[in-house]
Amino acid sequence: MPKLILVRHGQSQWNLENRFTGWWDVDLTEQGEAEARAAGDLLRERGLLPTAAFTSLQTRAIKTLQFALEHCGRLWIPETKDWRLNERHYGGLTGLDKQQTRERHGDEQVHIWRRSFDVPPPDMEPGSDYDLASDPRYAGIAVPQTESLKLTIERVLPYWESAILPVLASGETVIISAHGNSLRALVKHLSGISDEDITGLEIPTGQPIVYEFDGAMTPGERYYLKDS
Ligand SMILES: O=C(O)[C@@H](CO)OP(=O)(O)O
Repeated sequence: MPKLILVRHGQSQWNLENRFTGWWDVDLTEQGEAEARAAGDLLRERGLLPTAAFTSLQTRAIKTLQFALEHCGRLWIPETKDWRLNERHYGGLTGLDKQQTRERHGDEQVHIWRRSFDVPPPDMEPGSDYDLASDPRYAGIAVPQTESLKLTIERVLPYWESAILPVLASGETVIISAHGNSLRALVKHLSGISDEDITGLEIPTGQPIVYEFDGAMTPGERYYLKDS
């Protein structure tokens, strides 16, 4: 039966610094690299070996995928990168310190921006330090000015349906290396989580999550590979 592995990238420099990141392209920390290698070791130990890979256009997810594949002996498998697996765009909060933003706007407002289903953070000002509109990797793509989880779902799910699901349905073992909120979008869909309950779902870095699909491509319960 087809199996899907989801991995959130290992700790990034801005996870460590507690800054809103979104589409900004920060690298993994040494701890993040170690988490990615450990994810690959776990895949190898459990004999869950990916045959096709998908990731975002962001360094932290791409490098996590590479470290994990290297550690399970699968660097050679086909790998597709797409912006639709990027982290949700953090708009005008990008680059700000999360704690300072709480002190300025209050815990409740920051929680709404971070975890509500459909309230996006304020827009990013065009031409601001973190504006990626002229980044060559996004040529031809309308880079958002901000995204809620709902808006993130609106680009993750069509990509899931059109690009990833057919590969999975053909019998491949698929690994997706992505981000906290692009993976929350996918898990919400696959596990049928309500708009209310999704606010409570956190996805840890570097911990492979597995779904096994039946013949009708209905996913079973998700589980953490370390617990299996
Ligand atoms: O900063 C971000 O882009 C994300 C993921 O690290 O943070 P949050 O936990 O607020 O979704």
